[in-house]
Amino acid sequence: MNDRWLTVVAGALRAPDGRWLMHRRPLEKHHGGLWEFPGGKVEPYEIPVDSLVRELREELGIDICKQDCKPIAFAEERVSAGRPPIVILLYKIGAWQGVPVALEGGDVGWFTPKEIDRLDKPPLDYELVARVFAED
Ligand SMILES: Nc1nc2c([nH]c(=O)n2[C@@H]2O[C@H](COP(=O)(O)OP(=O)(O)OP(=O)(O)O)[C@@H](O)[C@H]2O)c(=O)[nH]1
Repeated sequence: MNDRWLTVVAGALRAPDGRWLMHRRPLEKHHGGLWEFPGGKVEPYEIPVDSLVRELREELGIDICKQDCKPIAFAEERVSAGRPPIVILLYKIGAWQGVPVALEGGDVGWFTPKEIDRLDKPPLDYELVARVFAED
């Protein structure tokens, strides 16, 4: 970790019916109101998968095991005016315990890949979605 770029981890949760979980960011935050994969910033003392476990517990109230987190895609900003560029690491989450709810504001919803295509998302999520759902 350094202050030149921001490492963000996010999880792709797929329900048995084929819908995926998306999180709508609180309006007052950066990218407010946009739909993204749930997650957050990697802290300097963490390895990424540990951040993912922590973030999904804090943000959604669910428990996941590191063994159930499979790296599936990453995307990166090349330039970002006034803020460090984001590098986002996306994991597919094979199993979780609990029912995801938006504990830190915003909203959550389960969507088909077609519905997710139509959601307003941060720029990097258009890339991630294209990669993840190409194999779905
Ligand atoms: N969690 C998540 N963040 C994303 C995605 N795509 C994307 O551009 N981002 C951006 O990455 C940054 C992550 O910051 P965050 O605010 O969610 O992280 P955090 O919960 O640790 O932050 P906080 O401590 O400020 O609440 C935001 O600018 C967010 O918009 C995504 O799919 N998931």
